[in-house]
Amino acid sequence: MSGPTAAQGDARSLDTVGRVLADLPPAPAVWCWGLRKRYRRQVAVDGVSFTVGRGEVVGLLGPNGAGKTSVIKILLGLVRPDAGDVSLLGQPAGDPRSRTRVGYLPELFRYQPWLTATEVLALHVRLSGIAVSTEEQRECLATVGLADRAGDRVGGFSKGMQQRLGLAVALVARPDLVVLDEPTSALDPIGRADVRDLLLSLKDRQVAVLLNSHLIGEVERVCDRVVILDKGQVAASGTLEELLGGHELRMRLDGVDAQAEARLAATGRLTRSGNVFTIALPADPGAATVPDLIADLVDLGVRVHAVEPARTSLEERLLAILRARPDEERR
Ligand SMILES: Nc1ncnc2c1ncn2[C@@H]1O[C@H](COP(=O)(O)OP(=O)(O)OP(=O)(O)O)[C@@H](O)[C@H]1O
Repeated sequence: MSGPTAAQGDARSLDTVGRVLADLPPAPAVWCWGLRKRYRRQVAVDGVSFTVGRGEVVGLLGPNGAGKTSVIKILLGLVRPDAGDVSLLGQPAGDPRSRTRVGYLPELFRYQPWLTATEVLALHVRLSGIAVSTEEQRECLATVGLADRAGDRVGGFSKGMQQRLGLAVALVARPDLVVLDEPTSALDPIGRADVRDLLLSLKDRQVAVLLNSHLIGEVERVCDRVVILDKGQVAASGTLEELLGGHELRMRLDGVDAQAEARLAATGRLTRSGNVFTIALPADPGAATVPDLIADLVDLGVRVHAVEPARTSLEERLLAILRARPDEERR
């Protein structure tokens, strides 16, 4: 019996390569490495590298002028970096194949004032080249709270309403990655809460999000991971758990004698301020740790007035990271 011909062998190996590639996890939504950008004498981005996984929500934080918008513009192919590489959804930045799958809300948004909200959205659907039914477009306007103003000209919109329209533009073509540069800067508290819900629904649908926001509480509530930029560099990055550390337990107690204090200290690192005792809980405290502790304290005659979970806020951590950076690391 004769073996496979060379052509059959080649076809089989191509088949195997195809299967191996199909089994590989998809490329990250954002991958960037060694990004640098200088505007005349001003270094805006100084060696920035990070990734956003598929379906991951990543917050980009940092003080004014840290380089957040510059990084976003480089990622989207709107600014040419002096050095570094970018790939979006597995394609080089600026490649039309990835652009159609990316939604973007710029920091400074302005839409054609003579068009209605419906017309602006339809225009962006046409530009995206993705088929989105009129019904879906209408739903998208409703999602951002503009159902009642769909037929009104954008020229008469408030800033917050224009920002809502910008969100609709970013979301309408069913993107796999959404980049939002300060999406709530013009929104009232209800609008901010709406955006928070919107981000959570994107997360449920496995849409990756890169979110630049000064509203740290917002970032803390919705983001899986955070990248902190300072003076054009990544000052810190990680999951909230990694950046904020473990959980703490704060208790207001009376009648704590030496024995009770030893019991408290046996649970985790103990600090005391008057009658407020704070314990840094171990990384993975068992479900019984806190109830057992309280039961033992009561047995020891301690009066327990309050027990509440506590954790360093992202805002406190961000300030600590930025203040701890030595000047030589800052350009
Ligand atoms: N087109 C430009 N020409 C000159 N300098 C620029 C330009 N764009 C940004 N810069 C400078 O680059 C640095 C980073 O700016 P960038 O807008 O990226 O910061 P940011 O972190 O987004 O700030 P903010 O939080 O205030 O929006 C700043 O010093 C800024 O002045």
